[in-house]
Amino acid sequence: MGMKPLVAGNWKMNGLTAALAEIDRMAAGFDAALAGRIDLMVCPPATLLAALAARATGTGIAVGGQDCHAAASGAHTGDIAAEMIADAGGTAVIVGHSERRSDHGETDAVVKAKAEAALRAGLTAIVCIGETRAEREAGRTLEVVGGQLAGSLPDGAHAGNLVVAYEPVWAIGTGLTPTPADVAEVHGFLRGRLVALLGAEGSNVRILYGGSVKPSNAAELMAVPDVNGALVGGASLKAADFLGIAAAYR
Ligand SMILES: O=C(CO)COP(=O)(O)O
Repeated sequence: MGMKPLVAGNWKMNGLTAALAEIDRMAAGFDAALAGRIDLMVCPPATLLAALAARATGTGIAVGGQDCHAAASGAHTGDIAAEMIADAGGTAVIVGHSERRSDHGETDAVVKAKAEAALRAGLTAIVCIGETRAEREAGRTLEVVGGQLAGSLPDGAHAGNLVVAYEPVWAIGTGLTPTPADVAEVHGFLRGRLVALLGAEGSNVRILYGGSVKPSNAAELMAVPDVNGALVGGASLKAADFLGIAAAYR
């Protein structure tokens, strides 16, 4: 299929100014051979976005936001617009992360509106979906992620402006991961749904796996069919760990 995998780091609410130096260490390990095989991205907190984007210029490392408002501007205290992320040097934004869905009550309709804002601003939308432990134990995983996908996908999506991230909620920050067979089942299902929803474009949309990805399990997870990269939380904060994950593609 010739699709270039994406390894993206989500720093969540971590990182003060001193963390900017990690981008230099990441850049030092992101050599031409690796850059030829994968895209690498860091999504810092909004306070660091512009500084990190400036520091990443010329390294080949892309920078993204972690959330955006659906509107382009206006009276929305504390929020940031997709246009502001683009203005700060970002090229992508995560929307619908499970922590946004649970901490802020974001519904599929809200996530879809945010993803459409991302496209409006010229950003790539990284749309996150994933089941809870209770939903998995009830055998409802495919039903849940299928519903989230259909409800969250932005109008106007294509392989160049959409990335889907499958992040089982119970695997985030827990050290637990689904088996490769379980990941294959979900990613294969999502691929089929993407083709059904987007036509041929759906076969080229990257589907990332996220949830307790680390250097020791990255190769196994990234080898699963229809896994086109990773969305990494804790292990993206330190260059050595993040590059250790990227090394799954060497
Ligand atoms: O939520 C995640 C990335 O968005 C995954 O977080 P961890 O890698 O810390 O489990």
